[in-house]
Order: sequence, then structure tokens, then C-alpha cells
Amino acid sequence: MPSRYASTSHIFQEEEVLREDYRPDELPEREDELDNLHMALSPAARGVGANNAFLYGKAGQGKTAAAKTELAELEYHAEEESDRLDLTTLYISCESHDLSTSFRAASRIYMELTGNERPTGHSTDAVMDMMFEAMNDVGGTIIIVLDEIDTLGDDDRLLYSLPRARAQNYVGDHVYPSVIGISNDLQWRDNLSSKVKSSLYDDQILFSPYDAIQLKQILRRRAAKAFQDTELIPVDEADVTVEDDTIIDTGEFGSDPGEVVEIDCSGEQYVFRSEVLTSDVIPLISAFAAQDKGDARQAIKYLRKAGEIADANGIEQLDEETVRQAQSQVEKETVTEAMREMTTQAQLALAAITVLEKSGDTPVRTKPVYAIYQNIADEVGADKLVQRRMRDHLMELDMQGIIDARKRAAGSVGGPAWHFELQVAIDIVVEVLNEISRLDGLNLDKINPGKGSKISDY
Ligand SMILES: Nc1ncnc2c1ncn2[C@@H]1O[C@H](COP(=O)(O)OP(=O)(O)OP(=O)(O)O)[C@@H](O)[C@H]1O
Repeated sequence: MPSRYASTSHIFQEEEVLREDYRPDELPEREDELDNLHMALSPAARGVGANNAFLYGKAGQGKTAAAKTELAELEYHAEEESDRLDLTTLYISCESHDLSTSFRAASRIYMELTGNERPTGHSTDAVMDMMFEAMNDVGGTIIIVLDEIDTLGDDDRLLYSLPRARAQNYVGDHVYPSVIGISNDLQWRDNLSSKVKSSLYDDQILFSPYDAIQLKQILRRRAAKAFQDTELIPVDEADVTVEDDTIIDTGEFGSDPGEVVEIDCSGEQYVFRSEVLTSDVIPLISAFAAQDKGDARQAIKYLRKAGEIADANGIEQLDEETVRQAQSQVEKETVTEAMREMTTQAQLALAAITVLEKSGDTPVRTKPVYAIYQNIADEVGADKLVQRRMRDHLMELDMQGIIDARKRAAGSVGGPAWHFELQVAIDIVVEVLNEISRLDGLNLDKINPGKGSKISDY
């Protein structure tokens, strides 16, 4: 049977560059944040303890990439000075190993430091002692990155003890441990107890969302590596003449000379030229991602998906249409994944909002959502939560970006009240709700939205 697989792609040259685990060489958009982190870590380059640092900001802002880049540089320095410096760095993603307790996170640190198996049959205190003992054995400067640190929830024993390890004599004078915490849950950060805050946050570094210009730079650097016949050439090396950011003599490239762009904050100009991306692809993706959350991961995903769509369908050039298709597919995949992982109760709350969205009754207050939620719960034979608990689920859906919860003026009576509406395309939600087997038998069309409750009704 002839194979439909191809070993080369007419679109991609180096597809890995657009994958999640690719580590960029540079992060010019994060120069200030890297400088701050550099300052926090520089005592380690002198053989003493680094400051504890806390990197925070929304998803996809380069926090992890910045921590890894800066640690790699410090490791390189320590290697060069290995007769003088004794440095150990650990990167631990609390979420991916489900290290949701101090016990599990301390076990992981112990395992990484010793190479031993996971300790079993011990109390949290005993595992923390084992972890500090391992630090004593390793000695020197030990920097531990705890990514997604918020998954530790309100179990702050580890976060309280680690920064105090020297002061409390948990480790000897020859050990300098410190923590780089990373989180995109700003509420968690604010809710930490003040005793933990004061020690964990020697240096706090905020990563604010990327704007469209920064996203364009990030995407152009990636695209030049990832796609066929796509390049970034310094203006003085390109066969074109540029005046006021415009190409006035197109040289050998005639009708398709590319465009003049910047790819970092140095002010240096480049010609970006591509035979597989039309000129509106990168600006459009950047605009979509900037309008949404300014998330570089999301922007890179759109670019990759657009390439995959073109590749699979034999399309020669990615264009606006391919980008729109990619955006809707990525959105669908994201929502589908989030919805499948939700509890049934969260799915029921979402189904209720969806019914009201369909009938044009959103943004809507909690009470009408609750009425529909009860109907739906009856329909599928699920337990019914009290109104407050159902609202907690709505707030969680807001955190996931699936619905939008906003306090709005509620009219003449009372102060502002929460109003909810869908934030993602309704047809995607309906399709996924229909696929979820736990909601089998639910027909959204049959649920009566009852009296509408738009803002204007109040
Ligand atoms: N300035 C940048 N230049 C190039 N690539 C970047 C930049 N910022 C982020 N990225 C890329 O975007 C993706 C997300 O970045 P990263 O994982 O560092 O974000 P994060 O802030 O740690 O997000 P999360 O909190 O969701 O883990 C990665 O693929 C990363 O390489």
C-alpha cells in the first residue's frame, strides 16, 4: 500500500523550533527581567548564596525560559571557575510531577540531589531532614527552581523552611541554598502567609504580557529557523536599498523583496523574507495573541498549527485564511482538553451558561444560571450543588479563560453584581459538551432558558 507519509516538508525546515520544549538562544524582550534575575543570582558567582527570587506573571511570558537561560549562564561561569566555585542547580516543575505537597516536593529535591529512589514510609518532617542532609553532602551553592510553585497550595512548610535553612541550622555553614519560585497564579502569591512572603521574596520580578510588537519579533526569529525559504538578513548584507524603513531598490528579489523589520530592542534593522509565509501571517497571529493574553506560547502554537495545516493540505503559502483556521483549531483543542479534565459539576455550570448564550441572554447573573443548572442536573441525573458552590465553578471557568466573569452595575437596586458569559466560540463548547459521555442524553436545545436576564432587564 502506498504510504501517505512524507519524509520532507515543503513548509517546515526545522519544525522542532516551534515545539514547546525548544529553548530559544535569546530573550531580548526580557532584557530587564533577566538583568534583575542576574542581580539576584550574582552572589552565587562569588561563591555565596543567591538571593531568593520570585518570578511571576501570566502564562507564556517567558518566566521559565528566563530562569533556564540565566541559570545556564551561571552554570557556565561556575564551570569556568570550577576550582573556586561549587554550584548545583535543580529545576523542578511542581505541576508535572504532581508535587502538590511539601512532602512530594521535598522528596523530589532529595531524589535529584542524591540519585536515590523516592523515600517512602516517612513523615514530611523526616523527608525534609533527608533533603537537608543531602544538601549537606552536596555542599556549596544550591539553587532550586520551583516552577508552578503555586501547586503547593497553602502547604507552605517547604517554602518556609528552605529560605531559613542556614539561619535555623538545618544545613551547615558550607551550604548556601536558595529558591527561584515561578508562578502565574497571582492570587496565590498575594495569599501566602507573611512569614513565607518575607523570606521567599528577596527579589520579585514581574513579567508583564507581551504586546503585538514584541510577539512579532519573537515569531520572526522563530519563523526564520522553522520554515523553508524564510530568512532574516541584516539590512546592510541584503541586496536591497532601504530608506526610512522602506525598501526602495529591490535588488535581485524584484517583486518579492521582503520587508524591513526589527527583531530585538537593539534598533538594528533586518530584511525578513519568506516564500512560505505571506506578509500578513505574523502580524495577524501577533494581533490575535496580543488581544487575548499576550501569551508567546499561544502565538507560537498558532504559527505551528498554521504550518501543519498548510503542510497537510499541500498549501504552498500560509496566509490569513490558514491562520484563522489554525486559531480556531488551537482554541478548540485547548477548550476540549480543559473541558475533558473538568469535574462534572463544572461541565454542568458551563452547559448552563451555554444555554443562556445560545438564547442571547448573556451576560447573565448567577441566579438565572443556577436555575438552568438545576434543570440540567435533573436532566442528566447529577447531584445539585447550592448556588454558591456552583458560582465557585463559574469563577474557576473564568480562571481557565472559558467564560468571562465580570462585576457590572446591576441597575437601580444593590451594588455591582457578577455577570457571566462565554469567552470562547459557542459552537466549540456545544460540540465538546455533546461529546462528553457523562452528559449523555443532554440536549441543550431542549433546555428552556426561561425568562432572559440580560443586564438591560435589571
Ligand atoms: N522573549 C521570548 N523570546 C522567544 N521565545 C519566548 C520568549 N518568551 C517566551 N518564549 C517562548 O514562549 C513559550 C512559553 O514561555 P515560558 O514557558 O518561558 O513561559 P512562562 O511564563 O514560564 O509560562 P507558564 O507560566 O505558563 O509556564 C516557550 O516556548 C518560550 O520559549
